[in-house]
Amino acid sequence: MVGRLIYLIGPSGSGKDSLLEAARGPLAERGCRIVRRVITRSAEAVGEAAQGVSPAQFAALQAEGGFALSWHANGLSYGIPRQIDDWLAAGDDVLVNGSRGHLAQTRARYPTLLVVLLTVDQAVLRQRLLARGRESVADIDARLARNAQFSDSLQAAPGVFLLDNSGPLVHTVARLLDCLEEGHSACA
Ligand SMILES: Nc1ncnc2c1ncn2[C@@H]1O[C@H](COP(=O)(O)OP(=O)(O)O)[C@@H](O)[C@H]1O
Ligand SMILES: O=P(O)(O)OC[C@H]1O[C@H](OP(=O)(O)OP(=O)(O)O)[C@H](O)[C@@H]1O
Repeated sequence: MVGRLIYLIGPSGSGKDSLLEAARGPLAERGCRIVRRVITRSAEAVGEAAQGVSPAQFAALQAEGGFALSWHANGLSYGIPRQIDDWLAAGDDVLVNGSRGHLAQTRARYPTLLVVLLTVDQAVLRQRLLARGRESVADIDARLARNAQFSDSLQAAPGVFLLDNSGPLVHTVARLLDCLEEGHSACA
């Protein structure tokens, strides 16, 4: 692989989708692609520009080797189209909205990946999820509960760049771009 896989992870509501959208233009200028995920979430649901598919369609895509990466979380299935391997081979960087739970498997397949962990003050997180209004309160509580299994171990893990999004999004975008510009060693 010639390009770098940039694996953006963080709690639900930490701002991954917002950051991707805000950084889309500057990332494109730097030759970094953002992959469109395939998700078994209805196309009408508020959220990122993902391709919504039925569980049966997802299974068919998976069976034909359509995904470079895939995982199940929050009652949904997520797939990263195998097209990213062509982009990486052509020398493009590729940014993926990833899963903390799938990090080990992703690292095994892409050993040189750059992990960017988006963090946000816990007090602000629930408030942002409620304001987003995409999930029910029960689903939001389930997502917050899921964080407990990741936060401490991930924040202390080597090779993980911590990117705080508790402040204005514009600052987070600038810090992400700095990190990518400086290269992997500076970010780790
Ligand atoms: N830096 C920020 N300041 C204020 N609100 C933010 C910020 N980043 C994201 N948000 C808001 O928080 C909510 C969750 O963000 P989102 O990008 O959907 O998170 P994720 O994709 O990680 O679940 C959205 O309503 C978004 O507008
Ligand atoms: O293993 P985890 O780190 O908990 O991640 C599980 C999934 O949840 C997030 O997606 P989704 O877009 O459904 O949720 P979000 O927008 O609320 O983050 C994330 O991008 C993963 O696909």
